[in-house]
Amino acid sequence: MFEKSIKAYEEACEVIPGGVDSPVRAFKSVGGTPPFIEKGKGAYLYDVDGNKYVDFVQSWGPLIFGHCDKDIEDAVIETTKKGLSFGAPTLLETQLANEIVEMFDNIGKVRFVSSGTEAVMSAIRLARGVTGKNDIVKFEGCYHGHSDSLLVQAGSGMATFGSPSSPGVPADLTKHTLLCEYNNIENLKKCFEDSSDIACIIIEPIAGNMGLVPASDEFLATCRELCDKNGALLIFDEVMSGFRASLKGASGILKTQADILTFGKVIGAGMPVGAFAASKEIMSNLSPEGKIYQAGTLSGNPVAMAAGLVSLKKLKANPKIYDELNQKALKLVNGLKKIANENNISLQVNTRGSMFGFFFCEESPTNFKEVGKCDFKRFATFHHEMIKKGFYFACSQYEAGFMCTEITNEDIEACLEAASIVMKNL
Ligand SMILES: Cc1ncc(COP(=O)(O)O)c(C=O)c1O
Ligand SMILES: N[C@H](C=O)CCC(=O)O
Repeated sequence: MFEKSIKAYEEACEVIPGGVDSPVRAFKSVGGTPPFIEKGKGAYLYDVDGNKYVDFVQSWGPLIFGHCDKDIEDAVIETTKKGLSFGAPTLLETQLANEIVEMFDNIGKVRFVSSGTEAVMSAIRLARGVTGKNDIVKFEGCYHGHSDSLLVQAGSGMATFGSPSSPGVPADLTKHTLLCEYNNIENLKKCFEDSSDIACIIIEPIAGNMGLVPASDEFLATCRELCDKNGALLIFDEVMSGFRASLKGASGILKTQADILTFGKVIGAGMPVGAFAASKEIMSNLSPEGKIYQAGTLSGNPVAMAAGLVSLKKLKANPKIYDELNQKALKLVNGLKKIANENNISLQVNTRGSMFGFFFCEESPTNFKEVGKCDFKRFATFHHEMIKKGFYFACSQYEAGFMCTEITNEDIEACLEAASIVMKNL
């Protein structure tokens, strides 16, 4: 059933390292080889062997309206006809910036880049430039893209491959990255006692790169308090949770607010995009207004802006989408938990808006180490058996899952029916 994909993978491995352009795609965490995708439509993916899957990954988050949404597709086609890139300002950038800025009280300006990695890297440079300090606080299991100073005990693919810090990154470049345990208040306080040179805390307030592990309100309040007391800035990395956890992302459902927000994924609706945003005062330090340099040939690319603009307008026009997506996410994970229990399997589940996660373990993990104790073998078997039955989940327990508007209750019921067969032999 996967012959063409296996052949495609072998051929890809000859010319692309590991056959993939981003390591998590290679299925190393669960074993086997990945299906090669031919096309997507709505809730579904179709591979080169003609297999059809309900897609619970949705390109790792960007496609909240599923594949080939007609409005987004039309906007992309129309914009493409006018030219792919100009390296000069367009109205679309201001329009998308306005859509974002008007939603957040703590944001006055936004700058667009081409990926989440770039957004975070630039946000950190901004924080360092504004505070005049060097150290950054990062949490184990949070993933903020693949820039050098953030590849320290990172989640997502870094965790999957058991190489929490990458060769090729000189120690000199990570010596200013102070590592703390997620949700550990004492550890964080100690970090601020030990360094008076902290420029910022960067955190996924709803971590989605060690499975789905939310930060506690108390922990986030401590992040805020310590930043305020010590002249540091708080960065919420909302590349994944932005416009996913709620219309206003994690910021919309949490009591604590950050100084700088980073975005990606949903704001590009599947096109390569990222953004970082803060108050007008903070953002005025960026070149050409200020001295902190940041740039990009394709930044604010018109096709990506057009896709993001339609996506955000649709979300704003129908904010109840988030409740509906959360209901579907709950139906899925609660259904899985019930089936697991019936088969004497411990399964822990989480949802936040359209994001979800499940762990094969006894207690709900609150940090990276606890996630590491889950039953990865069982997850791998579950994953493979579900793929064979036409349900495409993220290929690692260190990844979150994503609901889209096109996945129906019937799709979820079919998934649970398949899971009830799979879990009998897990
Ligand atoms: C929270 C978070 N930050 C940053 C990134 C990096 O984004 P990108 O892969 O677009 O560079 C990701 C995803 O990869 C992410 O999930
Ligand atoms: N967890 C990552 C992003 O959120 C997965 C995407 C990738 O790195 O390819």
